Amino acid sequence: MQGKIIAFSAPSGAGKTTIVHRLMERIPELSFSISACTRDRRGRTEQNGKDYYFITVQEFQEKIRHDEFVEWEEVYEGSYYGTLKSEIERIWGGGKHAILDIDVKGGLSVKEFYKDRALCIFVKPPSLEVLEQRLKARATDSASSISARLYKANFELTFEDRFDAVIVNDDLDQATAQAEKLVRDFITAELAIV
Ligand SMILES: Nc1nc2c(ncn2[C@@H]2O[C@H](COP(=O)(O)OP(=O)(O)O)[C@@H](O)[C@H]2O)c(=O)[nH]1
Ligand SMILES: Nc1ncnc2c1ncn2[C@@H]1O[C@H](COP(=O)(O)OP(=O)(O)O)[C@@H](O)[C@H]1O
Repeated sequence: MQGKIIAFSAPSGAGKTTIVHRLMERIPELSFSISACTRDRRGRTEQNGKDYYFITVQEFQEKIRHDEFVEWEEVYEGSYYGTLKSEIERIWGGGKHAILDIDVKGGLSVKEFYKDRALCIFVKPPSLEVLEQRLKARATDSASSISARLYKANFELTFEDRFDAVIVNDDLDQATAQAEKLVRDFITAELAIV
């Protein structure tokens, strides 16, 4: 089996994490790519080595210097996130395809790095108003963090054309079904030999 990459990117709050979790339950060939990140762990809800590898900025910079990342971004001021090459190798070594939940720039970098071996999907909110409601309802971010995420969303929405596919996450069941079809078609397709 040749391992592949499926990356879901979206403005924060559009629903990519929710869709990725649902796909993981439905498609056993997928394994979640755990990113490295420097933000604080969210108390009771997150685990090191499951949601993220929580590391210091210094450790992160060390990994950049050693070329250990497929891609990395300072997603929010002072918070670095990155996909580790070792993580993708770990997943492929276990006979699975890697599924990624990363920001929009990260998704474009993954496409450039893995080319046809990657399927990069943009999850779009029905509108900015709905996005704001979802961020507020999720209740994981402060008012200033929500403003920063909405500001960034405006910019990120200009990149949707560069993705392999766009899914509008209005009705969650419909969006998940669309995503599931795209992923199943992609993982069963033969890769062209380059
Ligand atoms: N470029 C990049 N972005 C990442 C990576 N891991 C997570 N992200 C993104 O970083 C952003 C912030 O993630 P997080 O702090 O968990 O917040 P949330 O998505 O709003 O719950 C989200 O858009 C993630 O998709 C990564 O390895 N690379
Ligand atoms: N289609 C949907 N309709 C309504 N709420 C949704 C939908 N998809 C996701 N949500 C909710 O919106 C919030 C943001 O979703 P999340 O998956 O955390 O987004 P992201 O990972 O893109 O930041 C969560 O509270 C989630 O339960």
